[in-house]
Amino acid sequence: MSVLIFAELDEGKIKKSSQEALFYGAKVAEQTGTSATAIIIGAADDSELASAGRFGATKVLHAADARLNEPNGMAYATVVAAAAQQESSTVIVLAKSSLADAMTARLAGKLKAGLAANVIELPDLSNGFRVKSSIYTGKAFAFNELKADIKILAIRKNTITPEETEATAPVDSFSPSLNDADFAISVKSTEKASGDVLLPEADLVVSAGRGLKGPENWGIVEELAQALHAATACSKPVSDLDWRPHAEHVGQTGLKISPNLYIACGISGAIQHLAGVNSSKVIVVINKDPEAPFFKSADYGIVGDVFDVLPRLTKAVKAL
Ligand SMILES: Cc1cc2nc3c(=O)[nH]c(=O)nc-3n(C[C@H](O)[C@H](O)[C@H](O)COP(=O)(O)OP(=O)(O)OC[C@H]3O[C@@H](n4cnc5c(N)ncnc54)[C@H](O)[C@@H]3O)c2cc1C
Repeated sequence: MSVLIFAELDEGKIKKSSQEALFYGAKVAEQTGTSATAIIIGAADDSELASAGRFGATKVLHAADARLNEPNGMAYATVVAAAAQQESSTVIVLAKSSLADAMTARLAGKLKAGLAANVIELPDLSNGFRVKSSIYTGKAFAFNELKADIKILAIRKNTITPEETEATAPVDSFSPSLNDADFAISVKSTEKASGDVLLPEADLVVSAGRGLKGPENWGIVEELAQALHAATACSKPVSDLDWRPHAEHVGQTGLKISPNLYIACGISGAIQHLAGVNSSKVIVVINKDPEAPFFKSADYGIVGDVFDVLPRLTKAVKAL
């Protein structure tokens, strides 16, 4: 018996959200008196694979078939299902991501498992197996009771803060049989957003809206983001107007993010925008209109002109 954690790679490195999943899985293993095994798919060096141990995995299965170097939800689901069967895993944990979204339902079908998505707390085992998840774009919670023998938990970013140790985990190679049907969908190319800090993974985000007046003014947003080592984001009209790339659009129809800090500059705070950002841990709003709806959702608010406030904030961050 074991808890199995799918640790997703990004350019050969375990993603930060997957480090959280590993730590979460190790905690579930502790709760259930089992061990935590990581399954890692694709090319990565030995030290990176073994580093899953730092977050609590006691063993790593590595599927290195070259066909798996391109992330593929169908084939990856087959690999994780095979690993779960080999390890007799009854709980499977993975961090929510676009790849995980393509895998979870397939995985649940293959293993006849119960699935809870957007999980935000460790399971409550006092009476069955209950997990709390976030629903309706963060406006409500659901308490899911999973009764199937095998349970799949897709955890939301920032559900748990991983603690690292010096431990490394032994790595076993894992080669399940894969057939053509597993590659019925193939990824031909991947276009990645550029920038030092990628938005879906970012802990800190500086976001701006129509209050910036035009794309020529984004320098002050980028300077603050650089000073904080944050990613940049924007409201929908800003990307619709081509002031910023669509990959930066957050909200109901864009990316849903949950960073530790979200700084909204010149964004009104329409409900469709909040739907993508209201699960951020701390929200700071900078708006010249004291009646802007965003202030109702803010932890900290600055009533002021972004063209005055942002350069001063950047200067203060640099001074720190
Ligand atoms: C079906 C649907 C889906 C949608 N999906 C999304 C979505 O995913 N994401 C999204 O963002 N929107 C979405 N929208 C649009 C949404 O309703 C809002 O229209 C949009 O979020 C407003 O963008 P904004 O705040 O940048 O612009 P505005 O509403 O124009 O607000 C600009 C803000 O900047 C402030 N401001 C102006 N000048 C300054 C200054 N110098 N200093 C400081 N503050 C200043 C103003 O006071 C104002 O509050 C959606 C709408 C619909 C109908």
